[in-house]
Amino acid sequence: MTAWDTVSITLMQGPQANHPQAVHFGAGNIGRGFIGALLAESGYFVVFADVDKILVKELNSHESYEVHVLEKAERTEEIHSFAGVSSRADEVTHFIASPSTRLITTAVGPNKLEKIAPAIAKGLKERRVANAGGLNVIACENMVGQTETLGRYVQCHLSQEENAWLSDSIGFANCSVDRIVPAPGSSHPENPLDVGVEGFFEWVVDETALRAPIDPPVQGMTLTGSLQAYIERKLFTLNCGHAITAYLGFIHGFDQIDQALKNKEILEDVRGALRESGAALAKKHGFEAKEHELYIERVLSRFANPKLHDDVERVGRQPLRKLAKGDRLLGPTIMAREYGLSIDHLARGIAAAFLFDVKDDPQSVELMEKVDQVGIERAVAEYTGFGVDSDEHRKILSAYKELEAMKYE
Ligand SMILES: NC(=O)c1ccc[n+]([C@@H]2O[C@H](COP(=O)([O-])OP(=O)(O)OC[C@H]3O[C@@H](n4cnc5c(N)ncnc54)[C@H](O)[C@@H]3O)[C@@H](O)[C@H]2O)c1
Ligand SMILES: O=P(O)(O)OC[C@@H](O)[C@@H](O)[C@H](O)[C@H](O)CO
Repeated sequence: MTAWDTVSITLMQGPQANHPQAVHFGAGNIGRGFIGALLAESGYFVVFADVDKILVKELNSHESYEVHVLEKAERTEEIHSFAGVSSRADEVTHFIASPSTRLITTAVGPNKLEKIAPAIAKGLKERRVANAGGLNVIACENMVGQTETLGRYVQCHLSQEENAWLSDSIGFANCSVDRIVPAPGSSHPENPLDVGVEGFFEWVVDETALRAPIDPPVQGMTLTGSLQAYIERKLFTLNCGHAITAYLGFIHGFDQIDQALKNKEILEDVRGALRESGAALAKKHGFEAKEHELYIERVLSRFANPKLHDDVERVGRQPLRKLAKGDRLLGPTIMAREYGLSIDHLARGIAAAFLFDVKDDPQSVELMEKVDQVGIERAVAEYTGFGVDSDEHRKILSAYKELEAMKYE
């Protein structure tokens, strides 16, 4: 018998038959510290599916883990009712096919959605044959349209007939997911599953895409018919400001986000970028100016939480993903340009991303190599799509030169 067999037997003895169950892909920071925790607290048995074998073993050898809420008045929540399973092995498809499973959620990273699609498709095929009923899939990744993207990957593995059933019975609902969950580091030696989180959380789901009731309801999940405004407000404010803090913080030699934000120049750049992005968001979604200003200040105070110890390298990770067209940097910049608004601080944030030189981040290595090979002018044009003669390109380049000089001072 292999270690994986042991895991599957433990799982078979886990939840009672018909106990509501959720299969969650990705038992990392947000998986354990937010989505899995909320599901378990709402009465679901949570099957965490992960590629990390050691993590899966830990999930099956602990009956509970702690979520430490890192605010002035700290508190701890104890999470029960979960197990771990390999996301690759056939056993995850068995759980997807089970009539007890009512939700599939993910928090694996946007670039891993394609990888988990075959297992989800196989599980859904089995579910259809078993006549186990409909369910909803909600991908909790920082990306606009993440669940629809996953849905398209899943469709590629199904026949025409299976896809017809899929569109009637399986909801692929986009969402906005917000809670800062730093990497745990070495602060929880007694149980490696323990995780530290900020108090704030928001999980907003597109109810128009659901194909089955969310039953039991998930405490803290908001259903909306106008998700686009929520997701763009979150990605183009919180994640935009977070990324710019990380990239400018890196240049100034800070390791952690709260430390970086204590630097007045960085704070003013980040606040400036968020006001530029906010002006564009207000034009597009009609946000009220004073209310949005409060949202920005709330976001900045969340970054400044000294108890989070959130690493600049985590927040800046995968800079090429963050430099993609619809993402947190170019998304608000292009939107601001469409309305003829200023982008000086956003351009500085984009420029700073081109100086994020982290050896164990493959996307950072690729970016640095590109700049070395073709020069910064062409690299900026290629990644941003702004032509070398454009005003946007000029602004990014001039900020880059200034920041580069600062980095090597
Ligand atoms: N941490 C946060 O503050 C936060 C907040 C909101 C949203 N998010 C989003 O949540 C997602 C996960 O972020 P995180 O911080 O939890 O990252 P993480 O690295 O802590 O967790 C990712 C987990 O996914 C697992 N994984 C990777 N590939 C997999 C695969 N093919 N199948 C199954 N599991 C796989 C990893 O082993 C890991 O356990 C990202 O899209 C991120 O943008 C994070
Ligand atoms: O997870 P990423 O890499 O998309 O972005 C890094 C952080 O900005 C992000 O994880 C935030 O902490 C999170 O989005 C807060 O809700």
